[in-house]
Amino acid sequence: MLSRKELFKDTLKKAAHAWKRTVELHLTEEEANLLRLYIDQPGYVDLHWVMFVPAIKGQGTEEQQKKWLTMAYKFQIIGTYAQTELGHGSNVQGLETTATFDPSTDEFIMHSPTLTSSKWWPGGLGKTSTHAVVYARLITEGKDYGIHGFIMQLRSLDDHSPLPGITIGDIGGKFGSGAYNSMDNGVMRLDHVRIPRDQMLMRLAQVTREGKYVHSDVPKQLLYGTMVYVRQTIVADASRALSRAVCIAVRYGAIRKQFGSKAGGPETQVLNYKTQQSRLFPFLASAYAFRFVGQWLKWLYTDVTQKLESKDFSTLPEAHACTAGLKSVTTSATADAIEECQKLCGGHGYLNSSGLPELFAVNLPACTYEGDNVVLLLQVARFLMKTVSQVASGKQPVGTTAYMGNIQHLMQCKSVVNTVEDWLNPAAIKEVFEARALRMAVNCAQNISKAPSQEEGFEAAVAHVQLIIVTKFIEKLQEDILGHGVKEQLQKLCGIYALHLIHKHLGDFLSTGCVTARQGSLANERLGKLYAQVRPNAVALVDAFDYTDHYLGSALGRYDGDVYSALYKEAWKDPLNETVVPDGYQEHLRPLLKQQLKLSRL
Ligand SMILES: CC/C=C\C/C=C\C/C=C\C/C=C\C/C=C\CCCC(=O)SCCNC(=O)CCNC(=O)[C@H](O)C(C)(C)COP(=O)(O)OP(=O)(O)OC[C@H]1O[C@@H](n2cnc3c(N)ncnc32)[C@H](O)[C@@H]1OP(=O)(O)O
Ligand SMILES: Cc1cc2nc3c(=O)[nH]c(=O)nc-3n(C[C@H](O)[C@H](O)[C@H](O)COP(=O)(O)OP(=O)(O)OC[C@H]3O[C@@H](n4cnc5c(N)ncnc54)[C@H](O)[C@@H]3O)c2cc1C
Repeated sequence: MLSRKELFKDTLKKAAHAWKRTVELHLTEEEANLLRLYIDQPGYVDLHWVMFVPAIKGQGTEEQQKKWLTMAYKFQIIGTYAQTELGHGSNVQGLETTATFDPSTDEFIMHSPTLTSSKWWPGGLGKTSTHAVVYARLITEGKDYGIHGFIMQLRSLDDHSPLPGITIGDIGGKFGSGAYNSMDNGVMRLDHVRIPRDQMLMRLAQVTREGKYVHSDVPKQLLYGTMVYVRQTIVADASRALSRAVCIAVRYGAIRKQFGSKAGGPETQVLNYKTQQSRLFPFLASAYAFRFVGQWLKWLYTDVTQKLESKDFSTLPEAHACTAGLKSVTTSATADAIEECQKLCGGHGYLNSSGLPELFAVNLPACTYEGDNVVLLLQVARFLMKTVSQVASGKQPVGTTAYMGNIQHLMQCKSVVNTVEDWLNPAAIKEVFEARALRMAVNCAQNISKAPSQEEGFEAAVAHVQLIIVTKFIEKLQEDILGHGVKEQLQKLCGIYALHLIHKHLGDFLSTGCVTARQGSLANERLGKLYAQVRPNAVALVDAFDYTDHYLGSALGRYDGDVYSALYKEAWKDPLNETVVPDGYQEHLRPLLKQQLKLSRL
């Protein structure tokens, strides 16, 4: 087991190799990110590519982009995104680091005024990054203009030592063995560090040579644009991580046999047990659902970014709500699913050689980084409340809230489901999800004046986001899908995804009158039939993810199914097995055993 320092050095070697190849091969950002995934290490390239570069692209002027991105693309500098502080993470407007303009020298003085203003968490800050985009309170002419981004050099490009006034280090070990422990999330304190005025990212606002603050004609929320970008990438990553865990658990479930042998015959595959299917197949369906909604979200983000280029800011609120909501719902579901997949694999799911503990450790933080999932869903709730009030005043909603325009029908409609088969009708499913989401949002809006409940808002936001995921799955199935029988399998998975949500959130659907108890039990009956129908193709549906054994990194999820030999072989690789008599026997065990043996002979 590598020590943290060895793990860090090993990852730094991999990352430096990846960066070198990125430059030599002139990889695009997309290709560099794929390389990142191949390395599959929470590593330095993430923050450089995923946040430092996008922050400069989104908040820097053309001139600043030209200057800094040229160096960043060539890895002449390595950047991170330094926003979170010891005392504030979710509340960005509460950040305390200051950037005070000094007109006498045309500089900003960057300072950490309190302990809680220490920058804390930025990936790569601790030991690797030479530069950072630092978020700080801009103060000029004695007035505090709130949070803005500044490019700062942190370390010498000659010997990597921290620059004067900068105290910098790693925040210490984190959850899990490999995972984030290979990443140097850092702490940084600034003691009146001076930077040139032109290192304030000036696309959204400027400070003139005289110190006058000038706000551009773009929404101040563009300051948050980098986070919107990363949130949409995280949805795709969640679907990837979930599909890896499901691939391992389904393949292992097909190999593992326990009980059920008749007259000495073979035992039963655990994947044939109904309890195993009802726990695992919703995750299989979710893996496909999150992949499809992730593809749509990438399109939405690209569309919004193009609109921003032509100063059309109309879809910015929708982009924020969708990226925040989908990041929250998919990462929470993925973390829960990976943990359940460990349990679905029994004891072997807890072995590092299963690949599942590492997968869990790397992806659990996604529920927190890039925005705490609860805080983000409350942002969606805020967006929904605004939309409900706009509908009430006659404004037609568009995009993912367009369904709210059908308020007359959706507030009183009854589900058309009368038979088990009716639950196969996508239109019936979509209407039930629209009615639930709308009624929960309206109930929340009506109660908000009486007693604002975060809980109600949170649940209405979940209902809205789940509607988006179900809708995008249904829309995907309206496209031409290649492969004999593939569309039919995906239709079953779409049914499983939607009906398992009805089962899980039946209280919502009943309390809002969207379904009756009988319709709810018909949904459960339909779900059980779908599990049985998917079982024969379950292994094919995970093979379709096309993961190599290397990428999957699991003795349980091997393509050839040779699980027991792989487990046995992996066990002997453990350093503890380098000697048959363990270190410590002579000092600790032998004296005890000898002493006790002697006593027993007295
Ligand atoms: C390393 C990993 C390796 C392998 C794992 C696999 C995959 C990983 C893949 C990719 C990821 C790579 C690396 C990730 C790893 C680590 C990186 C993590 C980096 C970070 O965590 S960076 C810091 C993230 N921090 C946050 O997200 C902070 C969250 N808080 C906020 O966003 C805000 O504080 C707020 C939105 C909660 C509140 O904002 P506010 O105080 O301004 O207040 P309001 O609520 O009043 O909003 C005002 C107004 O603005 C609108 N708004 C808010 N946000 C946005 C936005 N982003 N875009 C557009 N509009 C926004 C809001 O709706 C209000 O509008 P209204 O009209 O007035 O209602
Ligand atoms: C692995 C990892 C990598 C990271 N990398 C970076 C990075 O590179 N750069 C960077 O800047 N940051 C980074 N972060 C920090 C991350 O962005 C923050 O941790 C995140 O934004 C959450 O903020 P917080 O930690 O202050 O939590 P808090 O906001 O303090 O949340 C704590 C609890 O309070 C609840 N809560 C907070 N506000 C509310 C509210 N209004 N209503 C209801 N409940 C509320 C939350 O739901 C949560 O349960 C990283 C974090 C991790 C774990």
